[in-house]
Amino acid sequence: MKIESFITGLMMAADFFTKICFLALFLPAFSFASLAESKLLYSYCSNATTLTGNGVYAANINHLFSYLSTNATEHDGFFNTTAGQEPNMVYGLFLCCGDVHPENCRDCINLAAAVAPQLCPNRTWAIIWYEECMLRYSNQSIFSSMAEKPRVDLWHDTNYAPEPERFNRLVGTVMKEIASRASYATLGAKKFATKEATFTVFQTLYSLAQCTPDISSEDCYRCLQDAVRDLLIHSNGNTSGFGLHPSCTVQYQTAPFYNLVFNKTKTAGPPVSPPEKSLLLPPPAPGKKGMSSQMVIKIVVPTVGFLVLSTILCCFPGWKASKKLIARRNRYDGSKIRALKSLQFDLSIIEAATNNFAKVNKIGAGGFGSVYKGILTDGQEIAVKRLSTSSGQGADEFQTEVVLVAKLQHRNLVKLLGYCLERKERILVYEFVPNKSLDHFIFDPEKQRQLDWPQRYKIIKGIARGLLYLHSDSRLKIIRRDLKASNILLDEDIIPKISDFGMAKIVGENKSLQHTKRIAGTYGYMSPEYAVLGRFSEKSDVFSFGILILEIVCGKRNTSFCHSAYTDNLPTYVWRQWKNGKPIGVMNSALGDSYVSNEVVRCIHIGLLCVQEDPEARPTMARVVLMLSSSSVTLPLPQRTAFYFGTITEGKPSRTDYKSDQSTSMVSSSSTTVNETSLTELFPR
Ligand SMILES: Nc1ncnc2c1ncn2[C@@H]1O[C@H](COP(=O)(O)OP(=O)(O)OP(=O)(O)O)[C@@H](O)[C@H]1O
Repeated sequence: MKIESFITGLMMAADFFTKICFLALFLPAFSFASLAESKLLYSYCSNATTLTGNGVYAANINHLFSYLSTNATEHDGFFNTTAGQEPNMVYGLFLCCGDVHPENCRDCINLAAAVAPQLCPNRTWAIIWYEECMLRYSNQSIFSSMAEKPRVDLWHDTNYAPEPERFNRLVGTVMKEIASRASYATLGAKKFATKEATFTVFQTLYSLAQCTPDISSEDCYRCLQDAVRDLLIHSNGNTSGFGLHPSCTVQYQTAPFYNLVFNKTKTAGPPVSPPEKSLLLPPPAPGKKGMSSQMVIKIVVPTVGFLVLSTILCCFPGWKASKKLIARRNRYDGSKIRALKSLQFDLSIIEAATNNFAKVNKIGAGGFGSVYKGILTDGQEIAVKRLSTSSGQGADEFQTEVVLVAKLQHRNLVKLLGYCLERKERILVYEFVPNKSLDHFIFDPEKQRQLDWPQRYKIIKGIARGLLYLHSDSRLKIIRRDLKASNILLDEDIIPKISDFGMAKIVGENKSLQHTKRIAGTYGYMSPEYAVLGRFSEKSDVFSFGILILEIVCGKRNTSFCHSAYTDNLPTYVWRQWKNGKPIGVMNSALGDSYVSNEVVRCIHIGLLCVQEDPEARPTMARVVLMLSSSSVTLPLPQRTAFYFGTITEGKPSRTDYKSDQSTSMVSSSSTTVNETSLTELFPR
């Protein structure tokens, strides 16, 4: 019996991997992102690339993204529009999941728009599916008609229901019902429906169906039915699946994943198909007669289970409500316990990996403790951060945050692999990044030469994307607060990885604020409103990012300006050169001839926009990523930079000295000289 189930397990696993291999081999334009960890589900791009070569179509895609983003909080989660003129017109739309809050909808669209050029560079059409939204564009009209292709079926993990056939029948029955409810929703309402159904006393099925509202009810129903059929044909009773079509999506899981309460509160408007819970058990498989032992189990187990459950519900009337509340707060709570286990490292394993925290293994020390290099028994290299013991945070809170931070996965973030909470130890385990931190290179007169302009430009773009991801991931919106060159690690391909994100959260916010060494060490990157008033926001990170860009371009530390013969700080110095029409003059001479002047000037321009004194005037990271990825995006003029150093450093110029620096001249980012040409701001801010 055991061998039988082992073989069945193996077959299921083999089948799962066969599916993945099939997708990878036969659908070349697919790119796959880890479902369990990332919000990005799938991107599907055309094989055809943009033909014109004059950049008009690509620029129109950028315009389209901007229009979609601007409209993301309105229109009830769906909007379509065009950008540009034929033959370069781009048609585009977004659909947010029916339970997603408008602001999360906007974040999701911004994220999809920011990653689309990377996932589908220069493609004529693309669809990006995130868990919370779908973004689609094409060179042909895609409005008000059901698209049958491309279709993507995904399974969340390798968990299978104990009775796969009965489970699939339940999914089919529930899906049929919600397909009908979503399709025939009242005119003007979202084509969206959810339903909960009991599979066993321990397992509930949560299902969701949604169509773009611009297609007819009949087409919506057909789309959803096709999606469910495709999904179930290959699912083998997998307990979670996504059917992604351009005009509709279906999804089911045995853990809550949609926002239960949000729907209920919205029922005052047009019907949004509030979720229903039913004790829906599909009929037994035909062809068997008599009371088999399986039959007895089927009747006795649910009955006993039902009685136990009823007792629990009677004794704890608030239980069900609180369960729903948890689901509302965190769509991802269902897998938390599993995640905790998989992230836990035994202290003995860490001790073995680091040779008992041997001195020779120590690779650095920061504000929160020492960092050691370690090697696990399977050869994997890790960086072990041993936090100082007085972190002031409870174990539960610490673990919860580790789970959330570990879920963040992006090529420009150092991956948090796990944690250890044993005895008095509080340890974080990261992937090991071999090439040290950015400051080792850009501020060292010798090593500066090792990073030429193309590499530095790539680093700037990578950091921007990593920061955008941190700001935009609605699971755990992270304000980095301590972005600086020493926190950017470089991997073997010189890809930048932001380290330590979420550290301030994990260790407890108060500590990060009270730690004097920490604040002193990072003054050069702190926005004036944070340094002076203690106010932080995404825009304080944007400020730090601006300083970082200027440091990378100039090869000079901002802080070095305060302790040397320089009379300015770095932004002031760059600003002066900019105003004098010599932006290239600030560039690090170690770059030699490797630089592309347009790119350098554009980076300086973006850097100056990020360090503007008024946080409102600084661009968001979504916008910065757009500005960096497309030279056709016109940049606004930078306003006055923040000169707070002048106000707090004795003998240095005060802020008022620079009032005359509020420029009214126009600067073209695409030229290397300052000119008086007026530029149009194409993108709404
Ligand atoms: N994942 C990693 N892989 C390789 N080296 C790392 C890793 N994390 C940290 N380090 C090394 O350890 C050093 C100390 O890192 P840590 O993040 O603790 O301090 P910091 O960034 O210098 O200061 P702070 O804690 O104030 O941010 C880094 O400079 C880096 O060289």
